[in-house]
Amino acid sequence: MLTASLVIDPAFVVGPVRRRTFGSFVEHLGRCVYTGIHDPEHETADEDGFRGDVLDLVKELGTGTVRYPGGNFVSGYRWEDGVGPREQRPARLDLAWHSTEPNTVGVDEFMRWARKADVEPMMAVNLGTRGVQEALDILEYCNVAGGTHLSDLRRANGAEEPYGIRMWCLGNEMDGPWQIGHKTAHEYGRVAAEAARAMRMIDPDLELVVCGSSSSAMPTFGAWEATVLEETYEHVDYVSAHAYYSEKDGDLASFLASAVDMDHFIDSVSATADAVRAARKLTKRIHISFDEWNVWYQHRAESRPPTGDDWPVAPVLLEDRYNVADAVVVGNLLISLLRHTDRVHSASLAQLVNVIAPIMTEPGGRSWRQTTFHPFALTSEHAKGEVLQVAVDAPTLETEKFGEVAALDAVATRDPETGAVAIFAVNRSTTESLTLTVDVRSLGDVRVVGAQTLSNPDHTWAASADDATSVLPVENGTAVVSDGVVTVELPAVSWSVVRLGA
Ligand SMILES: O=[N+]([O-])c1ccc(O[C@@H]2O[C@@H](CO)[C@H](O)[C@H]2O)cc1
Repeated sequence: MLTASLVIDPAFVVGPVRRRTFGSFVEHLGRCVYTGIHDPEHETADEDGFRGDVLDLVKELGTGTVRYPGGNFVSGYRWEDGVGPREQRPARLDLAWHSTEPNTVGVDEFMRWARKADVEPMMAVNLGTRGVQEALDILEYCNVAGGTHLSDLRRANGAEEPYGIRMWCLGNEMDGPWQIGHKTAHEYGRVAAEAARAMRMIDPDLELVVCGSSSSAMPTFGAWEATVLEETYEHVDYVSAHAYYSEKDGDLASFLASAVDMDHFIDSVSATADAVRAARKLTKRIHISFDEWNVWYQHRAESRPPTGDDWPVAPVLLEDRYNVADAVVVGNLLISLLRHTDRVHSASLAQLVNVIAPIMTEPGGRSWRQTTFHPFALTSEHAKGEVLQVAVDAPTLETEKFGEVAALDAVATRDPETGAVAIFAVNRSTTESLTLTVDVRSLGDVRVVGAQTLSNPDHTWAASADDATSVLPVENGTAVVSDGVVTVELPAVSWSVVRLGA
């Protein structure tokens, strides 16, 4: 049995809990759009062909922003193909995923869906095969009220009011050799700066995201951010970060410590941005848009796109099935994102439906929640107000990948209006349960309002269409408060939330 302790004090605030931290991602990839969010034949489909069951799950998940339309897809995308009368829209080769894109869903449909899902859209422009002009064109189509060719085209297509999309990604993963139109940091930095400068001529208040690295393991990581930010610093607000984790070679201990890597990644990108800031004698800070993060088993066969003459529409791609350990890691990655709320102002779980997703569907059939759905939904529901710094005293565990790591990771939030506190905690031990004590004396008189834990003796249990409910977060009856100290038992390989209130 391990023991660990935390101290919480409402005086030590990191920053606000941001709804944008709970963003997600809809890409034209596999079955995310077609038979995922859009399935006109489905019994719950609405007048636009959107699945009502999926919309309900998206709301339950508590998603803040949704990034669209890619991902690797956007680097070959012609947005004009996806607007106007459906029967006139061309089918195109999607080179990123070796698929056929029917263009049944485009920006207007996505915006209708986003409104129904009550999420903020975050749009990406194509800086792979395209450039400044096309970025300006889609911005004009989306955000200009009317009286110009493209804004009037939007109105003719049924959207009288401009969409007012605030956040725009300047391309996607342009550092990756797999990217269509892949560029060197200097080439990309230049085109991103010019696209940003021109886009701000239409709307100076846009929030612009420049591409950072596709992963911290990229050989150009660090140097890429430095060069790109040297070119773009004064024109952009965010640099993106992308990270995917998976259990490799049965090394569960390292996998459970994935958030150590995310912490380091965020600190490294922040340091690089601040170095450019200092060298350029600027005061503005660049924030991080962690706009792709998740567990992703990239080496599995279903992550490989089709090949040869086969260019299917909406093939099964990247349909990872997540187990309990994956969900614990997802919960821990959210703890890392919250802990960095002063720097990470936006984040997107990649992705939302079917493709490395918390929500799964059968074409025309059932939908269900993966294990990873639960820590996301509970964190989104209960993280309110401000993120608090927590002082952690925990034993360490030895991992092959990260050396010694703390057995416990945690963060706390507090709503200054209601006094409600939520403590999110992960026990990373693969074998031992952990007794956590939390010093909450500074909070005054509080009681445990609720405590939920996601764990299972078999951490490889995964949800399926037939059984998505055998393992769910359950009430953790061990949580008690006495003399200003909360005590709770956290099983091995578990994620928990403990809620305190008056
Ligand atoms: O590290 N890698 O090898 C790697 C490879 C591909 C990759 O693609 C990203 O992930 C895809 C799935 O979300 C998105 O379409 C794309 O932006 C992200 C990372």
